[in-house]
Formats: sequence, structure tokens, C-alpha cells
Amino acid sequence: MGSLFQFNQLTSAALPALPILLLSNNSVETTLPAQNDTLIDAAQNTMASATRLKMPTDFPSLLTFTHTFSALRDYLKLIVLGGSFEALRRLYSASYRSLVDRFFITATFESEDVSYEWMLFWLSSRPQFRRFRDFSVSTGGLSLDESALEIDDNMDEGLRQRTRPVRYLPSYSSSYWMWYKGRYITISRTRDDSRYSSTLRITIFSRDRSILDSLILEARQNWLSERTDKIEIYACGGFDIDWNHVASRSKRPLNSIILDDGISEFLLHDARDFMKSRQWYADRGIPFRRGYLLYGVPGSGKTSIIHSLAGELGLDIYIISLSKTGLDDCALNALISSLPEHCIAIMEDIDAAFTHGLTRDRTDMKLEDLRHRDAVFSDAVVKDTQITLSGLLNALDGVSAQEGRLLFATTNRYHSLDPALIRPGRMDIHIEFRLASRYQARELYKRFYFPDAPDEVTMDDEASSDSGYDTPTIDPIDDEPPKYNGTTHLARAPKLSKKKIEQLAEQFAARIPERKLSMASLQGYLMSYKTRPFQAVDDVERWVEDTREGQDWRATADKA
Ligand SMILES: Nc1ncnc2c1ncn2[C@@H]1O[C@H](COP(=O)(O)OP(=O)(O)OP(=O)(O)O)[C@@H](O)[C@H]1O
Repeated sequence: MGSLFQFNQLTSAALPALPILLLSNNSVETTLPAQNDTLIDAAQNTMASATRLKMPTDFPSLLTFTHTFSALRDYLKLIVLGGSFEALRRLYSASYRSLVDRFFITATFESEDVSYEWMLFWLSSRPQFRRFRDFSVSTGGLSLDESALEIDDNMDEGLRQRTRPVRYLPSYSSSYWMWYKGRYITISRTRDDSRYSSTLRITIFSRDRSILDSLILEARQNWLSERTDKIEIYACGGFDIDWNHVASRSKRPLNSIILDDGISEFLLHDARDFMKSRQWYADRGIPFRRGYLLYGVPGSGKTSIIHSLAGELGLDIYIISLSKTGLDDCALNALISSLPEHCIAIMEDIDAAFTHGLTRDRTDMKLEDLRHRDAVFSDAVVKDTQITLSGLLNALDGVSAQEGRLLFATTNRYHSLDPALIRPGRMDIHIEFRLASRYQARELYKRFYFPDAPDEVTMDDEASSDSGYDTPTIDPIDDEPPKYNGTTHLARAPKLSKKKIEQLAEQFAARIPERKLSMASLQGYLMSYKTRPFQAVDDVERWVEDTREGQDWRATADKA
């Protein structure tokens, strides 16, 4: 640097003398005034010293020139200066971090985890949060009732149904602060577009971790108390195949599923008994797990009873889709190991993943062999399913399989299942779900029209046109046949005496062929007579003849 500077000084001194020097070499030299001689001398001296310094003209010499001692000294100064700045910066950030570590507690909540929803729910119900002025407005995802914007009471019913609740959530671009139990807390939410997920970060100015504990417990409590009548449903999904909260569903009363006498009660009692028997299992060295295999015809209530049991037992549901793309043995194992201790895990249509046969490992079979083994085996199944039977067996009862869980598997093809999969220990209880019996048809009818028919009503109203509800336009007897399938949900069936209800249900059941129609089709039929129990009884015979299931039954009956 120093040399460069000197060089600049020299050249700037020599430059003004340059024209004089040039002129002095010309023929006009003699015409120059005498006082110029001194100037010429000075210029010549300056140029001489400049020539002595020899300004490099080529690149290698320039390089050498910049490596002179004084240049290096300037470089060194720069390095020391820069280094000091960087050291100071690092010192500042380390001290800041240690300050934060020492005096603040930070917790992050990922959107894939249900705790994220607890915190959002807690946050959006805080009066302090509502005071802020920057929000992210959401109409989807979480059902955070507390934070939902009130819908105008006068809104048209059609519009109301089409309107999703509007909620205020923390925005991604701001951070918020508030007081919690006298502590200062900050909240920020960030989004990770590459993973379609977001993170909520809460920092508390406190050294006491119990404040965070109490915040999380309070948030969870708030959330759960809003959901005493709900069950949470989780499914495997996302980029890193993990459990994601997918829905909250209302509990379904157990008596709304009509099975053959005693089956629902048996299942409920068995599951309750299991949940209380940890010690019993431990004493005998038996893995503390229970598996139920519900098999039988479609639409017979297999899925419905599981949901209803989850509500009765207060457990959440974890759905394992064996045919999910990207799910392999390893991921399945990890998923099953990460189930919570008390939960209901469901594997629906367990046969779907193994329709290709009874092999213990599909990797040792060629696709062609697999296709030939089962006529209904589709290409989609071949491509998508990466689970092997041995992988599934290991996941179900391997060392890492979660203890305490209830596993429910359903299938329509019981006999295509590998015996190893359904042996006791894996599937302890096997229950067959059959087509509707007359008993079921009768109970379904009663439940459908008179879900809460009070015993004390004695009005025998065969001739009455008073519905007893706020729907006087609907005449229970003289109602027109439906012009379309389905009627308004707002209308109610007429109020009838218990005796009358029994009588109608009996007539209905008598017209249903035993074990020929599924409960789902009976329910579908009744749905088109929502408010017309009499008409439903009158028309049922015709419907049985017309319906496909009924025709199949007639064809078999005729052959016989
Ligand atoms: N036993 C039953 N009692 C009351 N409703 C039933 C019964 N069986 C089926 N339904 C009704 O039929 C519909 C379908 O039932 P569900 O999905 O539980 O049948 P599923 O046996 O699981 O059928 P799939 O094997 O096709 O999955 C539900 O709406 C349910 O309310």
C-alpha cells in the first residue's frame, strides 16, 4: 500500500512537467523563456527518480510489486482489523445465546404434532392475543372453536353451511409477546415450504422450566376439554412417514351400531378389561398387546364399531394404510413403534396389501408369479405396496412394537389371510360380521326413526297427524311418496307410542330376508324415508325385490 502511494505521489509530481519536457526536446526549445529552465530541471529530476522506481508494466512484476514489505504490512493491518470485528461479532452472538440459554426457555412445536394445535388453540383463545394487529387468517385445517370468528346469526342457512369458520392465527411475518403467569413470553411462527409444515416457537423469560410445563399442560387441558365428545384421528403421511393429525370426529354411541346380540358389549368389556391388565400380562411374561380381527361382508359395521369403541374407551385412532405409497417394512416398523401407549390402531382391509398370496416375502417372487396367484390382483397393488408379510409380522410383535395398544384389523376376505397373521397373539379375537339378521333390521328401524323415543309416551297416534315436533307440514300417514331419494333433515318422524314403534319395527323386519342384505343398504333405504316410517314399512318389499342385493338373493332362492 505504502509503495503504491509513493508511486502515485511521484507520478503526480512528474505529470505537470511532462509537456515542458516534451517541448524541450523539440526545435522550439530556444524560444522558451529562460525561467522555464528551472522548471525543466525539476521535471527532469522528478522523471529521473520516477524512472529509478521503475513502475512495473507487466503482470508478474506488478504482482511482485504488491508483495513488497510495506504492502504486506498493510495487508496484515487489514487482516487484524477484520479478524477483530469477526471475533467481536462472534463474542456478541455467543454471549447473547448464553444469555438466552441462561434466562430464557424456548420450545418449538411442529405442525405435524398435535401439541402444535394445543398451542395454537391456547394462543388464539388468549384475550392478549386478540389485541395484536397482525394475524394470519385461516379458514381451514384446525377446528379451533374458541378462535373462530362469530358467524352472523341472520346469515342464510345455505350460506352458513358453505361458510367455513374464519380464524385468527399468529402470522408468519410477526412475532408476538404477552405475559403468562407474570413471565414475559414471545411467540413466532415460521413456515417451511419444502416440507409443507410450520413451526411455532415460544420463548419464555424464565429459568424455571415448570413454567413451560404448566403452559403446555394448560394448553392441552383447554384443547381436550373442548373435545370431550370427540375422538382424534391420526394417519401416517407426510414426507418422513410420520403420524399426522387428520381429523376430530364426534363420538358415536355404541348402541347406534346394531350387531348380533351381545357382540358390542363383549368387545367393549374385553377392551376395558385388557387396558386394566398390564400387571397380569407382566406377571406371565406375555406381551401386553391385544389384536382384534373383524371380518365379513362390506357394510356390516366393522369400521363403525371401532370408531364407537374408541369413543367409549376415550382412545384416539391411528390409521395404518398398508397400501400407502412409500410405506415399506422399515417405515411400518417405525410407525408401529411410535404409537402412543394407549390408542386404537386400525389396519383396514388388511388383505388388500397381501392379495398376492400367502407368501412370507414378496421380494423373492416375480411380478408375473404374483399376478397369476390371484385373479383380482391389480397392477396398482403390485406397484404401490412395499410391505412384505414378514415385515408386517415383525412390526406387529417385534421387540419394538408398542405395548398397551389395541389393534383392530378388518378384512372382507378372511380366508385369504396368512395363518401367521391371524394367529392368537397377533389377532386374539376374531369376530365375523354378517349380513343383517331380522333382529338387526328391527333394531335399526327403531334406532333410525326413534333414536330417543321416551318410554313414558303413551299416545297411540295411529290416526294422529300431529308430529309432536316443530314440523307440522309433514303428515306421518298421508305423506306423498318421495319424488327423489332423501328428504329434509330438519323434519322429524312423528312421535309414536312405544307399542306402535315396536309394531312397525316388527313389520319392517318381517319383510326383510334373513342375512341377505347388508346393514349399510338397509340404512340407505331408510335414508330415503327419513320422516316416513309408515311408508318405509309399506314400500320395503318392493325395494327388496328391486335392490341388487335382493335380486341376488331371489336368484339363489329360485335356483334352490
Ligand atoms: N351393524 C350396523 N349397525 C348400524 N349401522 C350400520 C351397521 N353396519 C353398517 N352400518 C352403517 O353402514 C355404513 C357403513 O358401515 P361400515 O363402514 O362400518 O361397514 P364396514 O363393515 O366397515 O364396510 P367395509 O368392509 O366396506 O369397510 C355406516 O354408515 C354405518 O352407519
